[in-house]
Amino acid sequence: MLEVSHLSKRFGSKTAVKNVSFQVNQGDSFGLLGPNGAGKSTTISMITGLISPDEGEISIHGKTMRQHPKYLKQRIGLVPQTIALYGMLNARENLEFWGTVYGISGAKLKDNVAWCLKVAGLEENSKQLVKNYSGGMQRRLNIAVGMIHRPEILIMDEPTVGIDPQSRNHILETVKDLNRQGITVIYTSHYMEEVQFLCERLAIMDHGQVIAYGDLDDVRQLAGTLATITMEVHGELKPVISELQQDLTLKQVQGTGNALVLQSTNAASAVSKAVMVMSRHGIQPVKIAVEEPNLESAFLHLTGRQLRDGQDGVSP
Ligand SMILES: Nc1ncnc2c1ncn2[C@@H]1O[C@H](COP(=O)(O)OP(=O)(O)OP(=O)(O)O)[C@@H](O)[C@H]1O
Repeated sequence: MLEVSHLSKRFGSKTAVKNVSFQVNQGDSFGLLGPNGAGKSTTISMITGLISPDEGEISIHGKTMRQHPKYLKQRIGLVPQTIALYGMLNARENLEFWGTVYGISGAKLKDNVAWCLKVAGLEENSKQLVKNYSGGMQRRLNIAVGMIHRPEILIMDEPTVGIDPQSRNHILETVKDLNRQGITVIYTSHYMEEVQFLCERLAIMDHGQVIAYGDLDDVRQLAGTLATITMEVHGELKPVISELQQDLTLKQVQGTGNALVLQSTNAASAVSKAVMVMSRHGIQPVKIAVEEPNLESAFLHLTGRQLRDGQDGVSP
């Protein structure tokens, strides 16, 4: 449906985006994940037609941005990183204003405004001035404004930056719900938890390039398929370790202090085997932690760096 082919963009001597290609299918929830400065916003700006690529092409249903910019812009809704609302207007007036910018009027505008207020959960506050809204309510209205023309594809550029965890969860649920209703979503974030929660397919960007692309499970397993299981125990671990080391399905068996650490492709089976062996030796685990392969470990494996560069981050 949306095809991004070999996009490149330079700002002076800085190459912000280099040879980026990916495809988003109808109904997808597609993640664009990468650290700050990876080139996500520049890519989004080219897809939405705000800036032109130096090289490459964007098309929807086979029609290109160069030849059919209006066709593409009507089918794309953008939720920008920054809040683009008029504080001195209420929610309804903001939506009406942006609707007229898209050339919508009359009954269609009325219907679209009503739908947007419902999606944003702001029907009861629609007459309150936006400057008196909480940060979370403003974010929700910001999303609604991006959908006033009922686009096929909704592109969201880090819509949860700087908001409290409760509002963040509300936004993530709203996005998931919109996708369930059939809207194609492109969601950019540097929070891997958000992309893991929302998206079935994704591209990971770093230094302007796509370094991994495909189904969530495939990308997640780029770092390997081994889950790490840590079992804290009270008791003598040595005989347990020697017995488990005979089991070829366990890739690593070691003791660190009072914890047994295992690596396996099948975490559930590894835990049950270890519990059985422990019980034969008269000990029981007091705490079990399983860490499955995730996007963070995939990014670390591909770049040797942490996705978040040590920044803040509130998990959803
Ligand atoms: N208008 C511009 N002029 C010069 N450099 C720019 C411009 N826009 C972006 N850049 C640079 O291009 C690179 C990619 O920036 P971009 O904003 O696309 O990254 P991002 O992944 O969206 O990061 P963030 O999450 O911080 O927005 C960065 O090094 C940035 O400084």
